[in-house]
Amino acid sequence: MTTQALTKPWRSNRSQVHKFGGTSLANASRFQAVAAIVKQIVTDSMLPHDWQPDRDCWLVVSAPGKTTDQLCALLELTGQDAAIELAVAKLRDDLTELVCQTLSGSLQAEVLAELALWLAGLPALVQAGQTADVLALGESLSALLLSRLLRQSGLSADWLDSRKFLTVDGQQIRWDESEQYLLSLRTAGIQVVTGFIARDPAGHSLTLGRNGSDYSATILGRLVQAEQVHIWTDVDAIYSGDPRRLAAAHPYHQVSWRQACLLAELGNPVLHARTLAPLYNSQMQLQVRSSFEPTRQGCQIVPNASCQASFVTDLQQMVLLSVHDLHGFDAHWLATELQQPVVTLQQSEQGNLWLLPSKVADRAVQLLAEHEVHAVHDTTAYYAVAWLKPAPVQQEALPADVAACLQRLQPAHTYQSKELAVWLFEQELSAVSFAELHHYCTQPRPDIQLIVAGTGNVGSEFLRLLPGHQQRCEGSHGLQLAAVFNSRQMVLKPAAVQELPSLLQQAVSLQQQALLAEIARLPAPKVLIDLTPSQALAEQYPDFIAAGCHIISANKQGVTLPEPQYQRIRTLLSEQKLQWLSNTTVGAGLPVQRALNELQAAGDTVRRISGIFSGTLSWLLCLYDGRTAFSDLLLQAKALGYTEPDPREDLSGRDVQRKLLVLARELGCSLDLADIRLEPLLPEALAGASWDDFWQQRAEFDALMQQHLVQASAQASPKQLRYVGELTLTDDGVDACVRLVVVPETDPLAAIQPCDNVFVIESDWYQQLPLVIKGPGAGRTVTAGGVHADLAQLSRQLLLSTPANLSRSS
Ligand SMILES: NC(=O)C1=CN([C@@H]2O[C@H](COP(=O)(O)OP(=O)(O)OC[C@H]3O[C@@H](n4cnc5c(N)ncnc54)[C@H](O)[C@@H]3O)[C@@H](O)[C@H]2O)C=CC1
Ligand SMILES: N[C@@H](CC=O)C(=O)O
Repeated sequence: MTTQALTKPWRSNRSQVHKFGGTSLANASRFQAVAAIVKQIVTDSMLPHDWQPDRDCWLVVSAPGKTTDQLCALLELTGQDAAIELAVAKLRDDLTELVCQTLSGSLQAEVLAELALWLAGLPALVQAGQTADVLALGESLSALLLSRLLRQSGLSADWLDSRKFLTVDGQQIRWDESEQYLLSLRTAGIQVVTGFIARDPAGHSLTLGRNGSDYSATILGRLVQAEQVHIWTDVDAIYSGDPRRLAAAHPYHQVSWRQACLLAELGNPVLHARTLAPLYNSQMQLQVRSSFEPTRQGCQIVPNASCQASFVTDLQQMVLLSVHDLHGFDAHWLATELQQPVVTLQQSEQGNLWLLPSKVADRAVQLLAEHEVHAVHDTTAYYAVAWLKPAPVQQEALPADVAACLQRLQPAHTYQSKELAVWLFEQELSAVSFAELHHYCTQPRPDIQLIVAGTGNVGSEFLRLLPGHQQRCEGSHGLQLAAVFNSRQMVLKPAAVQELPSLLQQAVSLQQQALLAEIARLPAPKVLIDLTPSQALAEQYPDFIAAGCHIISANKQGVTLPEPQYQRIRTLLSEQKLQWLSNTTVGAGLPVQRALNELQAAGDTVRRISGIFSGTLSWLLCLYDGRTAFSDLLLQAKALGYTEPDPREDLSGRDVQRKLLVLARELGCSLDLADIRLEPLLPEALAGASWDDFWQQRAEFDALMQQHLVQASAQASPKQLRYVGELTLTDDGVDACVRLVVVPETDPLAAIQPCDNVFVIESDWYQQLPLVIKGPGAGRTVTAGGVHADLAQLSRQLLLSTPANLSRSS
C-alpha cells in the first residue's frame, strides 16, 4: 500500500477521529457508554474554544459484539435455505433487542424499519456469495444506531456508509478518488462512519480484513487530515507482554511509532501494521484508549524513538521460510496477504529468512511462487519468543541478565538485530520460564542523570572516561549527561562529551538558581558529581539534595565540613533515601573507605589507621634528593595532576588532615579538623600568603626542605623523609595527628614508589599483621577512575532498589 500527502485544504486540521470496536459496542449499555464518551469529547472544555464538533468529529464503528461472527456463520450456510432462515431469525431477535434497549420512540422505529429491510435482503446476498455485503450489515447497524443514539442525546449526528467513498484497489487505497467522494457526501454534524468495509473501483463492497476498522479509522484520519485518531478498545495501555498470561506485564502509556509497527508485525492484537501505515509521514497523533475507563490517559503512539517501552511476545508453531529474489515483495506484503504475522529474521543479498505460522507456510510459498519469488519452508515447527528492545538497549549484544537467562533456557536458534531479538525453541517454554525471560527483558533500566561540577584536572578526565562507562552499562542502565558546570559556565544537556570544551567556551555563565531549578525538573535518579575544590559548592549540597540528587564527591570540603553542617547533610540525605559516595577523597582511586565499610559491616572493629595519605608529598619526598629545588619538583607534581589546585593545601598538611578526618568520620567518630594535630611542612607565614608571594619566597621553603634532608641523611643509617597520618581509636577517644617523620630504609613506609599511598589498618581481625592498602594515591586518571567506580557502585544500588524508585518516562 502506498500513502501520499493530501494537501487539499477543505478540512479543519483539528479534526478528531474516534474508533469504537465491537467490544466497546457489545450491547445496549456499551452503546450508551460510547454515546457518553462522545458527548464528553464534544463538551470537553479542554478543547480549543473554536473547536466545532459538528464539523470536526468523526466516529468509526465496528459491528456490535458478536454480530460479525454470526454473519460469518450465516455465510457458511450457503445453499441451505431453511438454515439461513433460522439463522437470520436469530440475528433479527438479537439485533432487534439491541435496538429496542438502546433507543426509544420514533428513532427506535426508524432504525428497526431500516434493520428489517437489511435483514430481508440478507438471504439473497448469502446465496449469491456476496460476503462483503453480508458482513457490512454489522457495521451499518452500529453506525446507524450510534448516530441515532447521539441524536437522542441532543447531538447533531448522522451515519455514513464507507462504501460510498472509501475506494480500495487490491491493497492500495485510492486516495484522491476516496477524497472526492467523501467531499461530496459531507454533511453537518458528527459523522458515524462504518469501519471494516469499503468499495472496489467498480463500486462492489469489500472488507479490509482483520482489525479492518482500526485501519478504516487511520485512513479516514488521513483523508480528513485529522489531528488525532483515538482507537477506543478494552485496554488503556500497551503491555510489555500479554497481561492474561504474564501477571508482571507492565503497561506503557507511550510507545514509539517504530515500536508500534514492529509490535504489529509480531501480531500484537492492540495495533495492526496496516493501521499504522496511514500515519506515515503525517502529523496525526494516534492514541489507544479504553472505552471502559474513558478518563484514563491511554497509550500514545509518539514519533520519537527514545521510548523506554520493551515488549516480549511468544508465537506458537512457527516455521522458517527462506526467500530469494524478492522482486520488490516483502514480509509486510506477505503478512497482509496472509493476515498473519511474518517476521523478518535475516535480510541479505543472498536471501531473506522469515518466520511465519506453520499453518500458512504452504500458502505463503504458493503466493510467492505466483509472483515468481522462490521460497522454501522448513518442516520444523518452533516455539518463538521475540523481544522488542527498548531504545536504550538497542544494540546487538544482550544485557548480561538476559544473556544469563537464555544460557539456562537454551534456545535452538537466536536472531538479533538492534531492535529485535528472536529466540526459537524446540519446545514451548513453561509459564515460569517465559515469565522469567519477560522479567529480564522488560525490567526497568533507569537512566541516571549526571550533573558534573568541575571541568579541571579531574573533571575533564572524568568526562573523557564517561563514553566508555556509558557503553559498558548500556543494556542495564543509561548514564545521561544532564548538566556540566564549572566556576564560570554551565551547559545543559550537552550533545556529546567530545564537544564539551567548545560548548563550555560559548556557554552561558553559571546561574546557580536556574541550574538548581533545571536539576529539580530532571527525572530521578540523578547525581551531583562534585569534582571541584569548592567549599561554597559543598555548603550548597542541601539545595542539590532538595532537588533530588545523590552525591558523589572527590571534593574533600563536603566530607570535612564542621560536624553540625556535615551531620545535617547526612540527615537530609537519609530522609530522602539518597546516597553520598566519596571514596576518592582519601587515597584517590584506592578502595580505602570501601574496605573500612566492609570490615565494619562484617563485624570487625578498626583500632588504628596509619601511613602515607598524600600522593603529592609521597611523590615529592621520594624524588627529593637535594639536587633539584623542592619548589621545582612541586611544579612538576602539579603538572602531573597530583597536587591540590593550590599545592599549598598539600604542603601545609591540611589535605592529609582532611583525609584523616574523613577516615575518622567513616569509623563513626565525631570529630572536626581542629581535633587533628597538624605539623605542617610549610611554615605558616608562607601558607597564608598569596601564591605569587609564596613563589617569590620559595627559596626560604626550599632551604627548609634542604635542612630536613640533611638532618635525615646525617643519621647513622640512611633515612627517608615521609609525611604521615596516624589515627588511633581507644575507649577514651580518638587521637589523630599529621606530621613529617624520618624512617629507616627498612621501614615499609620507605619502600614505596613515588606517589604511593599506604594505609595500614589495624583491627580486631587484623592485629598481628595489619591490612595494608597501597598504591598511587593521586593523579587525574586514578581519581577520575575512582569517581567512575563510585558511579558504578551507585548504579548497582539503584538497580537493586525497587522499580518504583526509578522514575521512568514511559
Ligand atoms: N588530583 C588528585 O589526584 C585528586 C583530586 N581530588 C579532588 O578533586 C577535586 C578537583 O581537583 P582538580 O581537578 O585537580 O581541580 P582543578 O582546579 O583542576 O579544577 C577544579 C574545577 O572546579 C571548578 N570549580 C571551582 N569552584 C567551583 C564552584 N563553586 N562551582 C562550580 N565549579 C567550580 C573550576 O572551575 C574547575 O573547573 C579537588 O577537590 C581535589 O581535592 C581528589 C582526589 C585526588
Ligand atoms: N593532592 C592530593 C590529591 C588526592 O587527594 C594528594 O596528593 O594526595
